[in-house]
Amino acid sequence: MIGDAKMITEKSYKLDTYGNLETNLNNEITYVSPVFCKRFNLSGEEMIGRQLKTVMKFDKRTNKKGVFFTLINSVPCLIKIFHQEDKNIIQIMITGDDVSHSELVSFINSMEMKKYKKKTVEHQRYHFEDIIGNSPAMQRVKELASKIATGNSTILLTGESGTGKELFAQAIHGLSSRKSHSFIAVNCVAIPDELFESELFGYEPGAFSGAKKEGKPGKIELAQNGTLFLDEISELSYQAQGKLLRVLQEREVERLGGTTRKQVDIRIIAATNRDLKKMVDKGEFRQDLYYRLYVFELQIPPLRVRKEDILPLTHFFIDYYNRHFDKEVSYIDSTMEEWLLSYEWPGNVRELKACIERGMNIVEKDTLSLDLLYIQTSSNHASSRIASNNNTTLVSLEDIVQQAEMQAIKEALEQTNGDKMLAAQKLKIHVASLYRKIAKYNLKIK
Ligand SMILES: Nc1ncnc2c1ncn2[C@@H]1O[C@H](COP(=O)(O)OP(=O)(O)OP(=O)(O)O)[C@@H](O)[C@H]1O
Repeated sequence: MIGDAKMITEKSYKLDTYGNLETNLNNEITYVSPVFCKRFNLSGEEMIGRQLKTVMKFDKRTNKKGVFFTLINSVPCLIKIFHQEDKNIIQIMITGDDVSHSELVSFINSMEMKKYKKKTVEHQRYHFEDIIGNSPAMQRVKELASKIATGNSTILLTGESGTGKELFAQAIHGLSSRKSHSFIAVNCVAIPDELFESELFGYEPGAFSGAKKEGKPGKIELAQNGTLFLDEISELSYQAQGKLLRVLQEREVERLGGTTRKQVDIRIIAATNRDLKKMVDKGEFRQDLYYRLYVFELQIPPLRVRKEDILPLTHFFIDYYNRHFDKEVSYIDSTMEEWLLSYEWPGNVRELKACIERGMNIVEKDTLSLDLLYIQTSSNHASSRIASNNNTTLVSLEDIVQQAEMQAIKEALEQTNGDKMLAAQKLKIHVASLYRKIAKYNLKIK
């Protein structure tokens, strides 16, 4: 007899020619479709509760958009994995009974090509379904974001650093009518004031010494018909804010050294982790630009107010690093789970992702535990209570190197009164590299 009724109830997926199965987030099989059992001559009853890897093994390094090549009961096939909030659905796409092995391989390659083409054309990677988290707070934001995505209005994304503002910007672009055009992201911290115009507006051949002889289009021109994402907009100088405002008002750009103005059709999505209104009140941000940007404000909540999202995000990142590091982690231990849920996450999702990455680098078995995370303990959060029991006060080498690098950059800038060219010379690095590091560490330069 085949298992209980729930197990054999057929579920309707778009492609159920070859069957499908489901697992929970620990990779235990929870459902097997009758088509699957028949196709692969396997008993559903025996499969429920088993680890997925005992039924099919696949090389996670060959991940092609969640599509893998595998053998099921000695039959070669292609499977696609859909990750959902509380389960994974494994859809059998095609089996070797129907096509030759070489056809399967060329199918995988064509999927890879499509992915490549999509990336180069759109410069856009994330969609709403990639934004993990279904807490009520996130549901509200996603709902509002998808409503306003289809319009053309300017959007201001606010929220603490690492909450996923850029993810939302990309997803909004992906849902808009501009999705087949470029998504161009500009990190405003990384653009020095003196390069603002050439970066944003572009320049004509010979516009200034050191310019490329063929000229260069600016980011605004590159975003034509698409979306221009202005990250950390609060960091633009007052002067640069004025220049940006003019483009937003006139919807025209002129390259440096050019003589003609070009109409631009772009949607602006700006993001900030600072309180722009306060900056306006203090005279640090232009009021006119603020009101241009403040058409729709989308506030991305910090992770600590949506604790329901922590475990789904954790499993999502474990799965991500399983594929990248070729690991087979399926569990987190209870001490780690307790810590994850009690920690305040000041660095939000970015911090959680880095934390999981650290553990995934060194984990050897199938369970991630707190002692693998090398958490810096402090007296004021729950980790200290839990971690101190496990003597985990180590800091990773990468953290130490980054701290030292940050300190050296701060000192060089102080000694040169903020002159980045001189500071770069002192540090013996290229000035572009200095700008990148300033942006990376989010250093505020006076
Ligand atoms: N809901 C989410 N689901 C999956 N990944 C997420 C989510 N939120 C954030 N991330 C990941 O966390 C990292 C930080 O996200 P992102 O860069 O979008 O944050 P941000 O708010 O723009 O940060 P900043 O203000 O510092 O620029 C990225 O690697 C992103 O992929």
